[in-house]
Amino acid sequence: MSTPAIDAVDLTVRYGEVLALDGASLQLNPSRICGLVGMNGSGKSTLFKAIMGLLKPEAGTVLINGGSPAKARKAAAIGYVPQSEEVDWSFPVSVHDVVMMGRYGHMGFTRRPSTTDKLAVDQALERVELTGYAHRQIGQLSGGQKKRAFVARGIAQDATVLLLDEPFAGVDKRSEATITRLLREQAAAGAAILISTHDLHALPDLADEAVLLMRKVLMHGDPRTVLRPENLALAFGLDVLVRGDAA
Ligand SMILES: Nc1ncnc2c1ncn2[C@@H]1O[C@H](COP(=O)(O)OP(=O)(O)OP(=O)(O)O)[C@@H](O)[C@H]1O
Repeated sequence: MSTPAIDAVDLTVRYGEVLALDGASLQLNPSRICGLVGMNGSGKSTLFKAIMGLLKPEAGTVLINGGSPAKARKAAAIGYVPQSEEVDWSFPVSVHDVVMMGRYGHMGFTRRPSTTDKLAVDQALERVELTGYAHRQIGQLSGGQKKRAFVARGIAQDATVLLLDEPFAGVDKRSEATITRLLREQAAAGAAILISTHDLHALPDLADEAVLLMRKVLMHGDPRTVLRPENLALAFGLDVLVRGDAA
């Protein structure tokens, strides 16, 4: 058996009185795309933060490629595409700067980009079709372009684990198709990719496996099985059967 890229075991996370994760376990192997599905407040973002080692769980362990999340972050092995609400879009950085941030872990203390760093950024911008927007301030892009810029950061970083928190929210069809194609290419090159999404219809085409989260992992398997109405009802209640999509 190969070492899982993500190996999270029995994670419990509390914010004061709020129990956000209650013994959640998730393993994901290299070259796999996994969709993370759960209602608002089910703990998806918390799980991402625990996997990245940005919050310390009350109980449980996380290994990334067999080592600690801190070690993986130091080695620039974890790429993260945050929810739009988590980003300060007024920050005075260009699209090029944002993508270059993906290379910081590969640079020395001086943070002076090498020819390799510059090439990686140019190639990533080209792959997300944002070359012509490289010098725009990041906030001056459309919703879909902003997401593509952050996906480019993960690509430039050459991360072996990519975490994307709702990358398709507020995104146009073209950006969605571009991002989906790029994620498939990154997975084919060996990356393990975990994507939280409310777009259940697109999931079977996007992901190799799916996880239903409700503070703990209720189910993990083939997306078509996990997304069966009777299983979704476990995570979302009966509403989802009527509306056909997740809130
Ligand atoms: N910093 C915080 N302080 C207190 N409670 C928090 C904090 N962050 C999250 N929570 C609570 O923890 C629970 C899980 O939140 P989390 O953001 O992980 O859910 P989510 O599944 O990502 O939700 P959404 O789909 O709305 O993004 C929620 O009840 C939320 O209100």
